[in-house]
Amino acid sequence: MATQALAEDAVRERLRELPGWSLGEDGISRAYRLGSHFAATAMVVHIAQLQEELNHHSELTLGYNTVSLTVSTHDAGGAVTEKDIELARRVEAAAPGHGAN
Ligand SMILES: C[C@H](O)[C@H](O)[C@H]1CNC2=NC(N)=NC(=O)C2=N1
Repeated sequence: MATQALAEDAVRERLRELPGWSLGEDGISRAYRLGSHFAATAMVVHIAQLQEELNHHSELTLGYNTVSLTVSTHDAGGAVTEKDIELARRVEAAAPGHGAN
C-alpha cells in the first residue's frame, strides 16, 4: 500500500467516511467509549491484532472504559498516508462488535 503523504484535503475527504476520526498534528485520531474496562481492554487486543496484520501501528491508549488511538506513518516522516486510513477503516469495522461508540 502507498506510503506517500496525503495532502490535507485528501485526508479530510477520506475522514468524511470515518465519523469520529479527526486530523491533528500527530496524525488521525479517534476515541471510543466502551461498556467496561474489560471491554475496552478486549478492544485494545483486537486493535493490536489488526495492526499486526497491516504491519501498521498506532499510539494506542487504554483508559478506564475508553480506547484512544492516533496514527501516522513513520516511514513517511509522520505524514498521514493510505495505510493510516486503512487502519482506521479496519478499526471502525471492528468497533460495533465491541459495543464501542
Ligand atoms: C519495519 C516495519 O515494517 C516498519 O517499521 C512498520 C511498522 N509499523 C509502522 N507503523 C506506522 N504507524 N508507521 C510506519 O511507518 C510503520 N512501519
